[in-house]
Amino acid sequence: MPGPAVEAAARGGGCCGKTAGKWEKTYLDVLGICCTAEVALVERLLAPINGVRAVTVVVPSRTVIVDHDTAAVSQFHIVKVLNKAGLEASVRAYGSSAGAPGRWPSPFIVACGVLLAASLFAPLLPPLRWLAVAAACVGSQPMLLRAFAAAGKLTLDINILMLIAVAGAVALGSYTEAGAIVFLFTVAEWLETLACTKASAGMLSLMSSVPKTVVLAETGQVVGMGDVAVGTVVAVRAGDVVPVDGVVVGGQSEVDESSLTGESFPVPKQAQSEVWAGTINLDGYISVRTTALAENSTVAKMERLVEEAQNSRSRTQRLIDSCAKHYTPAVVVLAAGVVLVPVLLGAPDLEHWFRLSLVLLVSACPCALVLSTPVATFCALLRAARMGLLVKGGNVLESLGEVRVAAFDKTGTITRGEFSIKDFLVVRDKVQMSQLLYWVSSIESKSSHPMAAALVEYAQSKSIQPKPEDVTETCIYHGEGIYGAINGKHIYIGNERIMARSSCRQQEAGHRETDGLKGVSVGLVICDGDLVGKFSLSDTCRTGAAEAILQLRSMGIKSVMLTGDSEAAAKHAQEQLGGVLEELHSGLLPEDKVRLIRGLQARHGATLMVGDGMNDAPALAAADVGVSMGLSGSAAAIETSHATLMSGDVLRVPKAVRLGRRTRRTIAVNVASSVGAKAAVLALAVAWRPVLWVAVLADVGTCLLVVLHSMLLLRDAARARRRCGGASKACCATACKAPKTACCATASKACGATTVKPVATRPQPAGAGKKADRPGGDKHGNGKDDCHRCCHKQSKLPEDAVVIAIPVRAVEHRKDAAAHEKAEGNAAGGCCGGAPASAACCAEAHGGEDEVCIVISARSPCCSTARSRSASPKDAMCCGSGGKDGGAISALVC
Ligand SMILES: Nc1ncnc2c1ncn2[C@@H]1O[C@H](COP(=O)(O)OP(=O)(O)OP(=O)(O)O)[C@@H](O)[C@H]1O
Ligand SMILES: [Zn+2]
Repeated sequence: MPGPAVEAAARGGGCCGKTAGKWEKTYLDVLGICCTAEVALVERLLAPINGVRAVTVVVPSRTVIVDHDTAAVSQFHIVKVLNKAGLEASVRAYGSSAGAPGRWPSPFIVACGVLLAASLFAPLLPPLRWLAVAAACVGSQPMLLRAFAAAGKLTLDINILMLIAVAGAVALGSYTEAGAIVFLFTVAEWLETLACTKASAGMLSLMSSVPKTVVLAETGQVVGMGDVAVGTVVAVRAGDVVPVDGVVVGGQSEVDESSLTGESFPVPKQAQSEVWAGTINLDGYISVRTTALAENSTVAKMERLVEEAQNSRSRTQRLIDSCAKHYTPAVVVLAAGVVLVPVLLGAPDLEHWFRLSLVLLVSACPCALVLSTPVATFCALLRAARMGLLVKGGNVLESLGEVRVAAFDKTGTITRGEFSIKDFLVVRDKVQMSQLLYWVSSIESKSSHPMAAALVEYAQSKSIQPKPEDVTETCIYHGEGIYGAINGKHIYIGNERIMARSSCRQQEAGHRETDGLKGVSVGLVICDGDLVGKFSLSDTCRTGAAEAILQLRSMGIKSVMLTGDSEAAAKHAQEQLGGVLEELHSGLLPEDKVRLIRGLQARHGATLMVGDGMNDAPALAAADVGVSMGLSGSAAAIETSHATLMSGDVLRVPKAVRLGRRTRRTIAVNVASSVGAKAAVLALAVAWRPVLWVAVLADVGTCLLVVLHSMLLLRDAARARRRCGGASKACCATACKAPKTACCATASKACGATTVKPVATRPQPAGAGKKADRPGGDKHGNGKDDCHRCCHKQSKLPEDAVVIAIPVRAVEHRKDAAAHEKAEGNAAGGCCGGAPASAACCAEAHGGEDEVCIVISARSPCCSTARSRSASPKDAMCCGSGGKDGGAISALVC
């Protein structure tokens, strides 16, 4: 995370209000944090400082977040306090990865290892055994500092326990063992830090760094993020990160929203499109009117959520923490007893008891056990976030793994929520069509319901401009429709329920009135108690929906539909899905949805609810796991849900459940192995002989194992991403074989190529439909379409195709190609349509040079010709879309 605190510090830099006191959050990388013992230490060190309001310690990422008054206490003071205790703290630099601990072990560890190795030759030269003591002394330097600090704060931590063990070993004359303990402990700690750093580096890359300054569109002036008010128009050049949430007011471009949605294909933006801070403007200049302050941007909210998620402890974690609290003191008391009792009784083999006591002491640190849950949760949250699922806490992940039944809302979840009007009729010529459209569109402009958008668009297509300013009164009836007063008329628009509300005179006859309409969802318009219009709409299912439900079924999870829409619409959707849903419930009010969720919970157990609308918010809250859909889903749904899917890809629902299950398994294995290791060491010590270094190895070894095992959750994600989740296989297969040349952002990123290359598509023509830019929009919700976006000719691309980008000037027929491009009115974009200047693919595009992308495939005969360099125009396809002909080959290369 680029640390909002750092951002805040940057903002603070320009203002002089510092003396007035300003609360800021500072992110610190504290490498000395090993387990809960250090958490207490850090809190005891920082909490008493004047000006510190809150201290949060995130163990897995070794991060300390300090909320402090910059006037009363500086970042540097905080760092100093922590470093005095040997905690190796540093302020997280903007955009840097969490506390780079250095790839190499510290000189202390190296010296310790060398000395210890030399001491192993003691049988040949007895004085060499002293080198082992030297090794222990050198290696324990960093531990000493921390142990002192902990002792000063009356905290018993692992460093103290280890030092006692070392001293005990020296006292017993087992010098090599003393050296070995120190060496094992420090090496394991270093490895653990390396692992954790890797995990938290992922956290940082998750939130792409939002710029600290913006360029004002009008004046070109550069101002700090903090000074940007809502409504300011800022300039975003090609290749820049969008600095604010806002609406495009000028220009057009394609934006990579992968930092928010996890889907790395560009989304076309034109006037009126929404853009979000942290996304990358791939090509073209756009001006954006801000709709939120920097601290309220979606990415900032995401950061806060992830931060909170790390802090919110899951049930398992709370249980373990409360056990651990009693475990350490109990074992320490036991260890003391094991020494004292034999001494008092005058037992013969005192050394044995002393050793046993030391083994017990070393085992007193419940490190691995305490780490077993948070590290796994951390990695799982990170993986979830990378796939565009924002989970609000570890317990949500655990609940996800327990889900037995999934309830889906229809509109906007199973279907795209993008209605098209099938019929729009005036009833018995009571009013003029233009009048009706004017009323309906003006009133619907006030609603965020998906049907409203379709109605407004329909009116516009009939050259009727909605005038929301003419609407004097509105009221939204969830599950029914909308009421509005316009030009003195009282108008109700909605389903049959609204008829009753409007005391419509044709109530009885109403049913017949709606017959004969083509669409599946029927709407009525009632003016002053008289049915004046009716319309029908239809919506299509998201492409991944059926597959998602089938996947859930294969996992033993039943899927049901809960919709506010009509029975006909519910059945229509079920038909489109091939009948995969097990239950359909239609015509529901928000409270009905809650009742049904409660019923499902009672009948089947843990229930998952996926929804998007305001009408789903109560049901989302009532479910064990409520997942809201999409960035542009209703704010209420996002607020009340337990997790938010940042894109419209429903296939991520089963993925999320799988992740939840894996997290639970990982935690179970972690707990079992950490408890098992301790038990084995103690059993070995009691039954056979107490060996100190084995106890230390078991302690630090299981810690390391727990961390590495948890990180498998991340690694699989990486592998899955390389495979592009299977969803866009064809497209990625294309690119993965040639990561260096792939002309496709999706592919080059997913394949781990170093440069993100633009997708070879052209920005959509203006007015191509507002919905297309929704992250969950129709074109982007599913694998097939991903590919479609990725390479326009995907469907014609053979699986093994290789995409090569060549500047046109290197191509013989450059002029033809350029002329072709120009003819299509895309002089700047070149073949690659909208490529950022920075990207290799269209490096030349902005220099006025065009570029073409060639697709070569071994399988298709023409492509093998292409390989032999005697390709005819047919053999190679340009990735650029052909504008008007929607994805046709726009430039051909010989
Ligand atoms: N703004 C509106 N304009 C016209 N009809 C509306 C409007 N809002 C709601 N309705 C009517 O009320 C019905 C129920 O709406 P509601 O928002 O509860 O569910 P939905 O969004 O259609 O479906 P789902 O519950 O699957 O999301 C809609 O099907 C529609 O007929
Ligand atoms: Zn520990």
